[in-house]
Amino acid sequence: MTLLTIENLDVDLGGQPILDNIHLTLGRGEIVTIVGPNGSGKTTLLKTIIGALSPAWGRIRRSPGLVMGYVPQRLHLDATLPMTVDRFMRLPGRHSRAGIDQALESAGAAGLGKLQMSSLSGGQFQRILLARALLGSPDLLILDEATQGLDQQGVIDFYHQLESVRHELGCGVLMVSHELHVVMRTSDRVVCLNRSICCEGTPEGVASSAAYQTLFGQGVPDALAVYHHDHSPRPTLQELAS
Ligand SMILES: Nc1ncnc2c1ncn2[C@@H]1O[C@H](COP(=O)(O)OP(=O)(O)OP(=O)(O)O)[C@@H](O)[C@H]1O
Repeated sequence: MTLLTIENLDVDLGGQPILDNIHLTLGRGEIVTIVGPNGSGKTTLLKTIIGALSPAWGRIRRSPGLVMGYVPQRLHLDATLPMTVDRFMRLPGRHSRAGIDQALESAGAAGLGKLQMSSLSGGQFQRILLARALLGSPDLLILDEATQGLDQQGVIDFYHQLESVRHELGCGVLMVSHELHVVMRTSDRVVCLNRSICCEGTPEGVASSAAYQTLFGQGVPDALAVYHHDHSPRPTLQELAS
């Protein structure tokens, strides 16, 4: 089932063209990752999809009643502000205790509810943001560099959590990431964006395309050669390094 169809999308910001002629579809159960250099328009595309920015041209069709969950690139909370995880999870309102517990569990954050937000590790914090985006059981989960600042094992663990969320909810996942090697292992489809889409397809297809290698170099096909996509068990850092 198609969740999202983007046709001929142009977006301008501050009078400048930022995105040019974007076409993209995303179906239920798919993990699609957008990669691209800094300033290539990735965040702009996500913000346009969630409706925070308006297209200059083209259209975005969302399946009727589509529920989206969004994990932003950054969220700064004042470290001096006392706020437990449970209270943070209640801020969007309308969600039952059972719904909050379910979201925390799905995000791999069960048992963190009584902790202060300011005491969380980077990986725990990102899981809480993921849990918050899962409130309301989204059909489409959208993440903007959700693993920024995590160490390599934290990144790997977070992506495996996403795979489990996709499996559990059957939702589509659209994310932006700079973690090219992990992206290439965990995505069903990769979209390479540089203001327009320069290539798109399976991780293997994109990694070996001339457009991708011009932007990112040729290291990723080597990484793919030593990794075979498997949902379990999780690869460890040692296995990845061997
Ligand atoms: N409000 C704005 N007004 C004008 N230009 C903007 C605005 N927001 C972003 N831009 C410009 O749009 C371009 C794309 O920005 P965007 O944040 O979408 O890129 P990105 O690919 O997500 O970058 P990064 O990887 O660094 O996060 C950049 O050149 C940025 O300076």
